[in-house]
Amino acid sequence: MTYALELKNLRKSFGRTEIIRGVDLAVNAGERVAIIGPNGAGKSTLFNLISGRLAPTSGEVFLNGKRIDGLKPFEVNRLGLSRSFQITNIFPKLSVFENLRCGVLWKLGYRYTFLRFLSRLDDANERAEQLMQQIGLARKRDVLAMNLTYAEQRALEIGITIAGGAEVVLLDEPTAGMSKTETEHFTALIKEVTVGRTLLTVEHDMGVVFGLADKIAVVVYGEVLAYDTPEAVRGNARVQEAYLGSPVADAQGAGH
Ligand SMILES: Nc1ncnc2c1ncn2[C@@H]1O[C@H](COP(=O)(O)OP(=O)(O)OP(=O)(O)O)[C@@H](O)[C@H]1O
Repeated sequence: MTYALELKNLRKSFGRTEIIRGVDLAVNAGERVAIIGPNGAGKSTLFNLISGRLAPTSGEVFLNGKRIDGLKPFEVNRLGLSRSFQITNIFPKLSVFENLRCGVLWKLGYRYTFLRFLSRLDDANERAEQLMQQIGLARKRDVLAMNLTYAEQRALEIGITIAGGAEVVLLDEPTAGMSKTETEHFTALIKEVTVGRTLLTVEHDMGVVFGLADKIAVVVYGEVLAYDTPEAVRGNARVQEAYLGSPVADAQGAGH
């Protein structure tokens, strides 16, 4: 069976310290997986290893059965994995529509010769319009990205992340810094725009985790302590001991 994403005995050391210590993870196409764990557990490092920002010390990463560890981020992206870099993907002085169109065109740009590229511009406009509706920013079509609210910028960021048609999407703390209402709205939006895609998200807000994820991977000290459905993870004694029942997790809302 081919997984959308598969990590095999992945390891990463910084100097003499091993931060990722033999991670195995297999994600089916169309699944939404939340990666949770205490601060410093290695969640961001794991994302960096998957997206090509870091090369593993050893082990393998497969995207749709194709080995991708050691590839550059743009190469991994071309193979169908897109990662949101929070608001840094946004061009502040371009409008919402133009930002989305850039996301679509970027993908077309490498796929086609210049003449074909020009002939596909109409398609790109249409796709950008669709995305704009999907992320709920149609009313802000011509507003410059820098003039959007923070939550709107995050929605735009997600739109840009999926604009190229990536099948596997990585979102790093998508609801960080949002109010409760914004978070609820945004969780629904992520659910909607990732239908038919595979999602990996690092998330501290347990309301979002349990509302969004089909499976949860609990990472503690660079290892996957549990990888299961939300119900099973919630009932896992080792997880409760190591994370969910901890004062840190309580402070982050794990009990909700
Ligand atoms: N480039 C690096 N060089 C050295 N150490 C690093 C580097 N990147 C991360 N680390 C260390 O690796 C450990 C894991 O960091 P990482 O950011 O992956 O954790 P995290 O689970 O994402 O934490 P948080 O929830 O706080 O974002 C930390 O101890 C961190 O200091």
